[in-house]
Amino acid sequence: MGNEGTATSAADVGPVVEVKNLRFTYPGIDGHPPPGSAPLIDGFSLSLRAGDRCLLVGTNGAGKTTILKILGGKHMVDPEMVRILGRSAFHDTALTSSGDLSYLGGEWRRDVAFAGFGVSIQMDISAEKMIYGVSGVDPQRRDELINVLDIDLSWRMHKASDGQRRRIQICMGLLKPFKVLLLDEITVDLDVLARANLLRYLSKECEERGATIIYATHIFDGLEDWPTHVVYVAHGKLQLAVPLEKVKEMSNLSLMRTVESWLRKERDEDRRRRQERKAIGLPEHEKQLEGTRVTGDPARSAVQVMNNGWAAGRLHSTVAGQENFFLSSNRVLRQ
Ligand SMILES: Nc1ncnc2c1ncn2[C@@H]1O[C@H](COP(=O)(O)OP(=O)(O)OP(=O)(O)O)[C@@H](O)[C@H]1O
Repeated sequence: MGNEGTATSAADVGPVVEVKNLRFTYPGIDGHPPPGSAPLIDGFSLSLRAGDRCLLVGTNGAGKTTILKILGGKHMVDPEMVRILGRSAFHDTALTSSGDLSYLGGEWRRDVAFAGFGVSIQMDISAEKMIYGVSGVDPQRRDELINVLDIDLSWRMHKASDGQRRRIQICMGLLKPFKVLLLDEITVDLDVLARANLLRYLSKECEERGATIIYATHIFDGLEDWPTHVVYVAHGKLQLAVPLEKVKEMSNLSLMRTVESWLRKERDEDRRRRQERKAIGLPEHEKQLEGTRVTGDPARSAVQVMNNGWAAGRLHSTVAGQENFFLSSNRVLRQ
């Protein structure tokens, strides 16, 4: 990640994931961001190299899923803002069709891409048929995944438990040897053993094949030494992007407790800000417009309507130690 050093055994061929000043607003019903809407993601920059395992943390609604979906090419942004393997995630559809870029999360919770169709995960079909239905797969890789996820090929999707179904989905999502994997909390239903085995397998993928993974989760069980980097996002803005060793230098607490302390600090700052707004007669919360945060004078910001995703100012996030940072008023973590 950046020049901070990475735990990769792969040849260093520059950034695999490069996000530069990402700015994004969800479109309204007319396909454009509502007039006066403030970007949901703003000034977000990130650079990851082959072998990096990045843990993406933040409160509910911070923007993690939105960021992962943008990186997965599911929302259009300016091609220069998001480069995956040097290509535009949204515009270069071969990135995902080849399996080089894989996104597991979101809608994927309800169905799974199967032979080119979205197949309901509840239909009467065997695990074997689902998994073997994916063509062009290395049989050895398939066997290893079936083993890692401890899948019984005779399971039938409509009768399987949530966790069993999830294992089949994860297996299918990992069959192609991805170069970049975006995981949006997919382990919720997994038992402790399945989750531990999966995390170990994913580490191996990064160490041996130089794959790059970004994983958004609220579950810290088994994650203490899993990531090589930690990225903290709040209100759509990057707060912190550092190697795990730096996080450990910053705090003696466990990873979960450290992240908890960041989120607590953020919440306290939010509360203080709301009280300040209330004290001067403003509504506690900024006005919402069709799911998009609205700030400032709508008439003035209307010029941004046709400019969805255009670059904002550069964000600098440098953190040397927990005692040295604070959440500034524009929520950028500074030294
Ligand atoms: N399709 C959409 N249209 C408009 N706003 C949306 C849409 N999807 C999400 N949002 C808003 O974007 C913000 C960020 O949502 P997002 O799902 O990215 O957060 P998150 O960090 O993944 O949260 P969680 O931890 O709860 O999964 C939220 O305020 C949400 O209401």
